[in-house]
Amino acid sequence: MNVDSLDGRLLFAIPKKGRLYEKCLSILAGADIQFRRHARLDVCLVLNHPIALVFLPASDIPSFVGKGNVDLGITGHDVILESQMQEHVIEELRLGFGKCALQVQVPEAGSIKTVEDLAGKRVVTSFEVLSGEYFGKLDEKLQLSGEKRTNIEYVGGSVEAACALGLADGIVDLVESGDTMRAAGLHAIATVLESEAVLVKSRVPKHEAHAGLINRITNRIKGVVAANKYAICQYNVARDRLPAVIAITPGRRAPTISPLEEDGWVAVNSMVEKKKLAEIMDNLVEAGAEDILIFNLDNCRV
Ligand SMILES: Nc1ncnc2c1ncn2[C@@H]1O[C@H](COP(=O)(O)OP(=O)(O)OP(=O)(O)O)[C@@H](O)[C@H]1O
Ligand SMILES: O=P(O)(O)OC[C@H]1O[C@H](OP(=O)(O)OP(=O)(O)O)[C@H](O)[C@@H]1O
Repeated sequence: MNVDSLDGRLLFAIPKKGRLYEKCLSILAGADIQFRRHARLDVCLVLNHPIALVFLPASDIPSFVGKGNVDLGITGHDVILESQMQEHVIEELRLGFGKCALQVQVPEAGSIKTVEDLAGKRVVTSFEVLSGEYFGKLDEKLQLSGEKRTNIEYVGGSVEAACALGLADGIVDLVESGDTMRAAGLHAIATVLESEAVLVKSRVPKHEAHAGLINRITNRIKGVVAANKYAICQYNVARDRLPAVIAITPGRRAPTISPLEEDGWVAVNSMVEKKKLAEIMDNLVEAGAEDILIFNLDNCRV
């Protein structure tokens, strides 16, 4: 591809692999950003917008966006803080995936039970900035100085193996299900940070002309994220039960209520959060709702 063909295009950075990659592809599809990625090429032109996608390691995206080399990006909140780019990027939208926590972990069977026990010992991590800040404060609180301070060592991957290999007394690593941590015989004793994937834009955009397109793409992605988060709940209920059921499904603005052919009955349509669905359905049944149906959204603008 000719580099000139990027001229005037909005550059949008997407993680090239790893945990966020697949979800990013489905966000792009939901926002109707069409592209064909040729094997091994990390830059590709979008077919139906003046945009080029740049596939980069998730951890490099904050500084590319922060320095204005690319206009928009998707990455983890954790790596924005780790690369100290929070002052240079605007976290425009939480994306509802890539949820995980950066946690301090130690061997389950060992003698270290708290972060205070671990302070002053050896900690291995891929998040040396965040871990350094965390243990720096703890060292200060415990008045550990000089040689006595916690020794933070960087490794690029397989952090969970460090304790078993005798390299560390504890680690700081991401946890989602906890499977990796448990398989390594570790358990968490503190949380440094909660994270999820975010859409970021530069605080100092390179081309003002892109502002409109950035807004349009942001709104489309907002719609896709909302469609993943909400479902439509529809049910029938006797009119005199309406106050009770509306309290359960108030909707985002208000529920839609339509008359049924049967006297004294109405149909209710309301947006509900997917993660609360089971509880909402239980409560609706108790309040007298019948024929409860749940519909997934393909897309929406709210
Ligand atoms: N287990 C997880 N569950 C959810 N999100 C995660 C998990 N691990 C990492 N993430 C998120 O995804 C981002 C990228 O992590 P990932 O491990 O996929 O990156 P990578 O190191 O670039 O990829 P790879 O591990 O394939 O080399 C992290 O910064 C974090 O925000
Ligand atoms: O709590 P869990 O659900 O087990 O997830 C946690 C694991 O996920 C991440 O690594 P990933 O599997 O993405 O691979 P990596 O070690 O190559 O980064 C993270 O570094 C942990 O090792």
